[in-house]
Amino acid sequence: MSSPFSVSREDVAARDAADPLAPFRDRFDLPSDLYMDGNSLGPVSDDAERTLDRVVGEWRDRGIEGWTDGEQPWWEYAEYLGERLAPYVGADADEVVVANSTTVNIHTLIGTFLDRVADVPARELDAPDTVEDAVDASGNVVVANELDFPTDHYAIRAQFRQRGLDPDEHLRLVESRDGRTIELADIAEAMDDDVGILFMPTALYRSGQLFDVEALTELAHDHGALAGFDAAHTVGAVPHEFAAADVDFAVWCSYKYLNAGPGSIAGLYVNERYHGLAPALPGWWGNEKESQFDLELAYRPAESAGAWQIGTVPMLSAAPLEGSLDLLDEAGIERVREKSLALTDLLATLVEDLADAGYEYAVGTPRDGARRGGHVAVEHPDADRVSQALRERGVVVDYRPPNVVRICPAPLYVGFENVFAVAEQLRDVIESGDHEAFAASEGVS
Ligand SMILES: Cc1ncc(COP(=O)(O)O)c(C=O)c1O
Ligand SMILES: Nc1c(O)cccc1C(=O)C[C@H](N)C(=O)O
Repeated sequence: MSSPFSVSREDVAARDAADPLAPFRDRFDLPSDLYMDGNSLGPVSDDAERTLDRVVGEWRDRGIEGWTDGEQPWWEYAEYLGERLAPYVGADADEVVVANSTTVNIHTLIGTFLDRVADVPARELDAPDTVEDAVDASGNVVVANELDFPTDHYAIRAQFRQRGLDPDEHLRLVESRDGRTIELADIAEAMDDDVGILFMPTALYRSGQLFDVEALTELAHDHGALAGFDAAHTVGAVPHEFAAADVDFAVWCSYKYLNAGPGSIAGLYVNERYHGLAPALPGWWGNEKESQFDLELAYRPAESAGAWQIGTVPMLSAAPLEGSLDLLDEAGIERVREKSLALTDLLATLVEDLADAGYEYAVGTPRDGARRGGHVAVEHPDADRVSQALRERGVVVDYRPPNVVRICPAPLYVGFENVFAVAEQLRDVIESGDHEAFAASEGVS
């Protein structure tokens, strides 16, 4: 069979040989040689295991003393990890903290800002704001988009309901023209004077379209609205400059490109001008550190992003992130992004070669690198069964309904030859008809 590909295996092998990030692959334990999960769950690294083991050891040897005497005292571990994450989102250390899950962080941040921008009865806050007139925006509408990951909408809708606002009226969804992407012009169209918050992903979970955070923030501000982002699909893969772009708030998870493990602690960013606002979901872990253990019934939120923490930092789901960040610091986010673009470009090219050769594959991700996150949506009419057949062959991918095989060549542990091998498998599954033996999938992937 002649090769349908415009690139040869020798070409890609040469690229691996010249790749400065190639050695990082050995720092990971990969469940499969072709671990291309896209990206729902990054794999474990030696570094993440090391810091997790260290904390478990501190728990064993020191017990409760770990709160103050841990190598990184657990007491301030969420702030410490916030400081470590700050360069990845382009923010000051006190604008970032790890806390909760992404969904919970959407609840508390959307709730906090809705209280200030929407026309709702003044809420009796458990603590007075210590910053006045910080929120220069108003409006009863949140603009999001119809291709969002659903949890974002569940949380926003619930926050509307809790304020007596009908979510069907107040959550405005920008529609997609092609089912894959969202156009800036259509977002601009939705930005009437009634919008208080524009809440967008930095990259769409299905197609991988990357948004221009700076342009969206400017758009929101020009319309008297705040700009918030769900950066779950980009932190650790794409560099961000949230403070320079004047983003108001953002959330993200650490189990995708940050490789901190299933359900690992999430991150949040709150622009420093809002430090001193009382959060919508208060808890004692968001109290200012100095008085937290006075255990007074009066709640005093920290004057930092730390205020949006709720309960005790979950040390065992935070500790792997420290090691992951050690590894990522070493690799360098600029090099990670550069290689990611090269890998996703190669994958898209090979998929287009297959399409040219008559296979029913299509690339559902923007080809312009500036509009592409870290994964590629490979579309196929039988994507569900093709994904299952790929997994059976050891190629770990995600299926995302209705027609996407989501493939993530993550630069820290995937090489150019790996991408070539995946493209060959995409071809071979169809050639063999292996996918036809599978039924429609059920459950998580
Ligand atoms: C954009 C986005 N936000 C949030 C989540 C999930 O949030 P949580 O970590 O709270 O389950 C996901 C996927 O897991 C996602 O893709
Ligand atoms: N986040 C996930 C999880 O905790 C378990 C299983 C799957 C997932 C996901 O990847 C959902 C997701 N955010 C997505 O991008 O499709």
